[in-house]
Amino acid sequence: MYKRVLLKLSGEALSGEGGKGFSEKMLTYLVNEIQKIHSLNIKLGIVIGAGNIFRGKELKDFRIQMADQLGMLGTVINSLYLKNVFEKKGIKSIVVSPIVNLPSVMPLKYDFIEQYFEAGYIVLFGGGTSNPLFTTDTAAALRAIEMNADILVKATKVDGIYNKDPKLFEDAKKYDIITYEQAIKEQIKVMDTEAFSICEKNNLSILIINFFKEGNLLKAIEGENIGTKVNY
Ligand SMILES: Nc1ncnc2c1ncn2[C@@H]1O[C@H](COP(=O)(O)OP(=O)(O)O)[C@@H](O)[C@H]1O
Ligand SMILES: O=c1ccn([C@@H]2O[C@H](COP(=O)(O)OP(=O)(O)O)[C@@H](O)[C@H]2O)c(=O)[nH]1
Repeated sequence: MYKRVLLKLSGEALSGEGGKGFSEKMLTYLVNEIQKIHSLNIKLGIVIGAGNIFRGKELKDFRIQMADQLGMLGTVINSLYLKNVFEKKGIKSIVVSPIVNLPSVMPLKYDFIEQYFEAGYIVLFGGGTSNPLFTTDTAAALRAIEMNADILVKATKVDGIYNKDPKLFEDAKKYDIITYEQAIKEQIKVMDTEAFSICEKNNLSILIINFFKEGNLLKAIEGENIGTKVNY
């Protein structure tokens, strides 16, 4: 079983696949899935995207660096939203972000993060990498290394990595395991090359799993190979 986990969730985990905003049904589902792993006493960090609010590249009339700042703020909104949802269910969490100064947002300080974990908090890392032109996949890779995670779990809307996009090609074939070298060479689009590269350099594996299948997150943390594992 993995003991220190960085979980990357798409903003769509809050809205439902392809949706915008926040869905009560999805939030209930999400909290139930998190509760299952939180009860295992693992150290859990979460990076959440903002696809349910803004993705920079969706704002066509904006300069990309402006649009991306809205996206990054969206990840802080989602982190705070999630903190509130967790709180109502008795799950302790703390929002950490280098990009905003708000009463409920802590600055990113490595020493404090360890203390939050020791005190049983889930750490919600908001604000992405704090730079435009990146995505939350890359932020997840950075935070995973920084928190010394033993796995990065990307919980998304496909059940792993295929030889081509399974949403576009019916005959796509799934990999159970793939190396970073192969994923980068084949230009696999399920995750940014930057994220793959950071994890490869720092000897951290990634698990790609389908978030929308009940029980998957728990199975992944328990070490079951239900998606695709990207190995260094
Ligand atoms: N080779 C591939 N294997 C799996 N998924 C792929 C592949 N190429 C493209 N995709 C697409 O990547 C998408 C997941 O990535 P992304 O949209 O960045 O997810 P998220 O919003 O969860 O970060 C899926 O919708 C899938 O259609
Ligand atoms: O380091 C980062 C992380 C995110 N973003 C912006 O925030 C948006 C939301 O993140 P992402 O697209 O990764 O969200 P997801 O698809 O996972 O919901 C991105 O599209 C970017 O516009 C950014 O500029 N820098």
